[in-house]
Amino acid sequence: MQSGVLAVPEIKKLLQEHQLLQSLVIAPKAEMFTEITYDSRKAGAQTLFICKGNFRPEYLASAKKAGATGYVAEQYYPEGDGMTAIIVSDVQKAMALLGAAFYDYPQNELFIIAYTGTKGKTTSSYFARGILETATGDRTALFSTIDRILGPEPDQRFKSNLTTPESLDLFHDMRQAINNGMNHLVMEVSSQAYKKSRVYGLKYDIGLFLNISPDHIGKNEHPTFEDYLFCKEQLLLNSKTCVINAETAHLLDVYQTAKASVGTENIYLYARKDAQLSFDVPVDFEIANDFEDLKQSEFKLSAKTKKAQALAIDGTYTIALAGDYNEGNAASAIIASALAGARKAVAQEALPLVKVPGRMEMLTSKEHGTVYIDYAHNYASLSALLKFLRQQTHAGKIRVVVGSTGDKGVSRREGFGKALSEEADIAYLTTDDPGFEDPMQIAQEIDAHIDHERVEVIFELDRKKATRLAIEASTAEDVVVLAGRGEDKYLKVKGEEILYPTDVELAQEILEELE
Ligand SMILES: CC(=O)N[C@H]1[C@@H](OP(=O)(O)OP(=O)(O)OC[C@H]2O[C@@H](n3ccc(=O)[nH]c3=O)[C@H](O)[C@@H]2O)O[C@H](CO)[C@@H](O)[C@@H]1O[C@H](C)C(=O)N[C@@H](C)C(=O)N[C@H](CCC(=O)O)C(=O)O
Ligand SMILES: Nc1ncnc2c1ncn2[C@@H]1O[C@H](COP(=O)(O)OP(=O)(O)OP(=O)(O)O)[C@@H](O)[C@H]1O
Repeated sequence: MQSGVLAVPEIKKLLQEHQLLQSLVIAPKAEMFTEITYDSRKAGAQTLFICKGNFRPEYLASAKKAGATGYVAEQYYPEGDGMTAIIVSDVQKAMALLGAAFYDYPQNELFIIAYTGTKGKTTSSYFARGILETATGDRTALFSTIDRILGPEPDQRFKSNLTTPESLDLFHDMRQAINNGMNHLVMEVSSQAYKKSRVYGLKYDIGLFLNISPDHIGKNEHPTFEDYLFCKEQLLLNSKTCVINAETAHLLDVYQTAKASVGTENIYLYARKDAQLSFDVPVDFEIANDFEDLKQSEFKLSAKTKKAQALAIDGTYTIALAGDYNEGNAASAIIASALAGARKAVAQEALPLVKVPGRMEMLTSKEHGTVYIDYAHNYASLSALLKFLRQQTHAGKIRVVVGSTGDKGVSRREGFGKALSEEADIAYLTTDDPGFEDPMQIAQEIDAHIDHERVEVIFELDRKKATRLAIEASTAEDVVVLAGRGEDKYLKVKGEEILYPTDVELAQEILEELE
């Protein structure tokens, strides 16, 4: 099948093979499609239109008016009369299969490294791409929460709307990346990607499982933690080689899932030296910290098994990103890149140059301490970040500016309260993407979980003012953390995205005024 063409007999065969086809009505002169889309606004002549999600029948009518000649849906629609009607039992799965076919199976022309985990996907993906960029001579694409990099030119880089794109966009972008000369891809796979079958049928050369902790549970996401874990584990079932952080919660479950997919010779486990694992299993790589400060860290990676030794990546590595958990993120990237053929010296040279927008970005000042801008936006990440800073900050206070998003991730409010109670000295509760909720109500919900004996709480819903209060009050020994937004440029309020200075811009502006 050619890229950019889909014919009804091939569609029929593909959907039947996956037992998805329920009925097929072929309209005259509508047997061949040269476009495929799920958005009526993009439909044109000979388009196959996919009716999915919060679809409305009038979208099908407009697609038909624009020239679409076929549709795929879970039910028949009179608005599509005169079009070829492909009725399936699961439109998301059908869309993934048809997308892969339409773009002529681009996954077969890429070496794919896929990351899942509650925390660290973006950072680790940046590390892996950083190494592979050097190893492959700029021929590594990246699909991350921050951006989609489809080639080496600036106009081949786009801001992401989702961590893992909708399947049609995913296969489209893979094909585009190949057309731009890419032969490797590092991608993040969210649990939602499995829940919504965005990656249905996709196999990865290497699948990495970083960690799991309760998150993304609630309306529009996962009904339970078990469902969240189940979705994340699907990545291992679809990987030829599995790399697992042995310090993850639910290690036994995760490891058994990997074993159901590949032999143990294709499973690599890594952990920090002396880590207490929840299940007794030999670790392939150990990570030992050599040195760390608030700017960078140096660590040793040691192979503990024969198959690990064969990768020849024992050695010392430096990263310019503080946070002990980032050593684990970097180790995962070194192992994955080695499995993709990158040599140790390349990893050692490339890693110190990797920066991740909005993750552990640091601004220093003479009189107002150090300001960290970090995307930490749930208990696991804020707690890991504050614990690390507490170890490093001996004399000073830890001031945290934080809000929690509205309309989703409600459990994060309790998590923030808990993490602040454990390590913060002063919390500035403020606004972060309130959506349709009242930001004061959200702040009060965080406050309800704060231990007031240990933490002073200041309510300031204007994020700029809250940041200013924290930085102004900070002394040279203090640390200010602007948490949760990283380099996000928009504030989501009542269904609108309002352009708003990033936390980095806010901090820079305030520090310039103060110094
Ligand atoms: C619940 C969910 O998965 N929703 C996703 C889904 O929405 P949807 O299918 O209902 O699409 P919709 O945008 O509501 O519109 C319905 C359909 O009508 C079409 N339409 C609409 C208007 C029109 O004029 N004509 C037309 O044809 C749209 O193109 C669409 O196909 O498909 C859309 C793209 O096709 C996504 O943007 C949207 O993600 C929502 C916004 C989202 O933010 N999801 C989050 C929960 C998510 O997936 N997050 C994960 C990270 C979290 C994690 O780590 O688990 C991620 O991967 O990003
Ligand atoms: N391995 C880790 N363990 C715990 N916390 C981490 C880890 N790696 C990063 N973090 C924290 O989580 C934040 C988000 O990191 P990152 O963007 O790499 O994760 P992610 O999995 O892509 O997150 P999300 O799914 O929320 O986009 C970081 O800013 C840092 O505070």
